[in-house]
Amino acid sequence: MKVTTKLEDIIESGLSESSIFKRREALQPEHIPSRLPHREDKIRELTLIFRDLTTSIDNTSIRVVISGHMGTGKTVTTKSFGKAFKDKLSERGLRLEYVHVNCHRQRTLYPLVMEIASSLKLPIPTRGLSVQEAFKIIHDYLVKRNVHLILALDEFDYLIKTASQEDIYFLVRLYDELSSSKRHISYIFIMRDEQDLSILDRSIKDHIIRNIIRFEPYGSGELKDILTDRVNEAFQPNVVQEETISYISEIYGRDKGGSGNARSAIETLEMAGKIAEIKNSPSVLIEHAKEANSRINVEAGEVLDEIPILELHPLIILKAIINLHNRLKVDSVPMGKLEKEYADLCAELGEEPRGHTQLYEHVRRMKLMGILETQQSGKGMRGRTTLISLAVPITGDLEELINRTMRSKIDNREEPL
Ligand SMILES: Nc1ncnc2c1ncn2[C@@H]1O[C@H](COP(=O)(O)OP(=O)(O)OP(=O)(O)O)[C@@H](O)[C@H]1O
Repeated sequence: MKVTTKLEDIIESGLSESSIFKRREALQPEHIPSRLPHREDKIRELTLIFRDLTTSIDNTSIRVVISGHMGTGKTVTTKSFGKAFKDKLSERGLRLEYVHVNCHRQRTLYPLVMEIASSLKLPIPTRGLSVQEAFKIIHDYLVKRNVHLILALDEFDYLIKTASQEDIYFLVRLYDELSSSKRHISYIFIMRDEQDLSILDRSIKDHIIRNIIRFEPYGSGELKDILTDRVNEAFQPNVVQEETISYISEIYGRDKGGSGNARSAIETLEMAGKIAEIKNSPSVLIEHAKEANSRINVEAGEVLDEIPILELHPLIILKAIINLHNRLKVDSVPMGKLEKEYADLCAELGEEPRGHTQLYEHVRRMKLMGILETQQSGKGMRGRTTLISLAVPITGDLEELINRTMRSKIDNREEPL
């Protein structure tokens, strides 16, 4: 048997059609699959909420909030609904446009309004108009053509935190501002955490939260169905072993202590396929999924490595963030709340709390170490504040490691920092 393979042969086989992937694009985040296992009920819920459009398309304005953790299918479900609902209304002779904009990309109202106009293929001058005037042009266009617009504002949390209250107010109270008798625009607000709406004034909030649809993290059985569909779309037949799919589903399944994030599960599947391809394996095996998982979680692993070297007070700060996260179900916590929780924890542990400046310094250092992330709250929030979050997902392992390290530091009574 030949021990070495000629370089040309290796390159030739790498250039030939993949024996692992059939349509790798079907694993990309922007791909819209033809089925959405375990989100059919959400599509039904959206249809019922928007049903009134079939009877009064020119005088209805519906508002829905969709909330849920990362990778729970909020974007893909809303986009699929928008497209299919438009087609169904068109069969009934009704004109609907569905526009999906990401507020993370467009942090102020002006470029956002421009993006809406360009999605509608409506040319409007890019200079010299106020947001209100530009929006009025869009609205008049819709009225004139008797078209209803469903506007999906994805990552709406970012807009709340960065745009002014006045802009948000204008957007959601549009009909009062335009003094129009016709209503041609409905909204879907997509966000990770509906608690962020509490930043807004009551009058705006009440306008938004009439309908809330919550997307729960996926369980391992649900992820298995989602991954099986993707395997059929993206991989060559019989290449991905069933155990591999089960393995990935169990890493991420909420019932198994995972995040319930379908995006991470699909990414792991794709990475496992790439590893199998590099290793020239005819199938995607559990060992490939294991390697994929450790490559993807390398960041989380690095943070876990840093915890044991932290001093006691930074650890108490981390514990305070986790407590607030668990109690308030929020990803990032304001500095003021963190200080209070930290002081309470210190009292419980019989530790003297460090002062404000030192607390900031610990946060700053942990940010440099890649353990924490900080951002400024939006202009709308009364008095700007720093919002702090962990840079990696809060898992049972991380919590336990922090608790354990904290206890051992207390037992060994380190010198105060
Ligand atoms: N029920 C499902 N069936 C098929 N694919 C799904 C399903 N749910 C999520 N996905 C896929 O998982 C990935 C993440 O989904 P999506 O982007 O919709 O999540 P999200 O909730 O909007 O996340 P984020 O808050 O991070 O934006 C996408 O590739 C999407 O196609």
